[in-house]
Amino acid sequence: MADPILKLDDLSKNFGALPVTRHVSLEVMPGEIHAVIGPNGAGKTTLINQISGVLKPDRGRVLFAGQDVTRLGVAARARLGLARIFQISSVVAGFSAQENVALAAQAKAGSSFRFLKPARADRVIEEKAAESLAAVGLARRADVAAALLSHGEKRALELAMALVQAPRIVLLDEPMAGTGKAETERLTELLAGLRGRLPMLLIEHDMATVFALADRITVLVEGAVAASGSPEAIRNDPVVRRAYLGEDAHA
Ligand SMILES: Nc1ncnc2c1ncn2[C@@H]1O[C@H](COP(=O)(O)OP(=O)(O)OP(=O)(O)O)[C@@H](O)[C@H]1O
Repeated sequence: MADPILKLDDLSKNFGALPVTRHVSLEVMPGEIHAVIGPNGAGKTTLINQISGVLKPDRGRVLFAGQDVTRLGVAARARLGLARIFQISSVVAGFSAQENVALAAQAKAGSSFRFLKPARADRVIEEKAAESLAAVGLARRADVAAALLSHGEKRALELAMALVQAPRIVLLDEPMAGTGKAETERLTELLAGLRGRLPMLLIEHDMATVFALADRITVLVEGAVAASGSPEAIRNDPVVRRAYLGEDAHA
């Protein structure tokens, strides 16, 4: 069996006397979409902050592609290919969609194009940006200023900005927050189209999205893993239904 791309090993974190992450262990396999769900205050954001490097755990380890990254900061983890999107937008409103993606490509490329002539390097970046925009269905909106894109299109743009940097995993922090029904469906389809190619760790309150996308679901309750398994197993888990989905849940 393949090695996990991301592995959390006995992660624990307290805020003062309050334990917010309790001995959390989970794995994301290559190509897998792994959703983490749980009621408000369950510790999902705190967990994702420890994965991206914003917060350091009190104990336990974060392993990324086999490497212990527990002590690395956000930038170092991002350089290794750990991308986090949707919580903090890095879109420049006055730039076109294409320019935003080109900027992201350039940031990632850094000095790696230094052997190319500048004009050639620019062309490579423009090509990569156009490919990423096409991958999220924004090819025809390439020249539109980001400020003029719809909310859903902005989300797609942020995804394109992540994709152009060729991440090895994407952490999706409530991608559907603030999006309408039609946009949620379109974004869900977009993410489903990446299934198998790009592993994702998804935190999301919208259960329709979670059950449409996830290969595996981990349920956090009061900072601890209450259950983990296939969507089918989670849907039918009596403990989960009581603690989180609600007995009458039809998700
Ligand atoms: N910086 C902080 N200092 C102290 N307590 C915090 C801090 N951040 C979060 N908490 C507490 O930690 C617990 C977990 O919060 P967290 O935001 O991780 O939960 P969540 O599952 O993401 O919630 P939601 O679904 O509402 O976004 C909550 O009780 C919250 O009040």
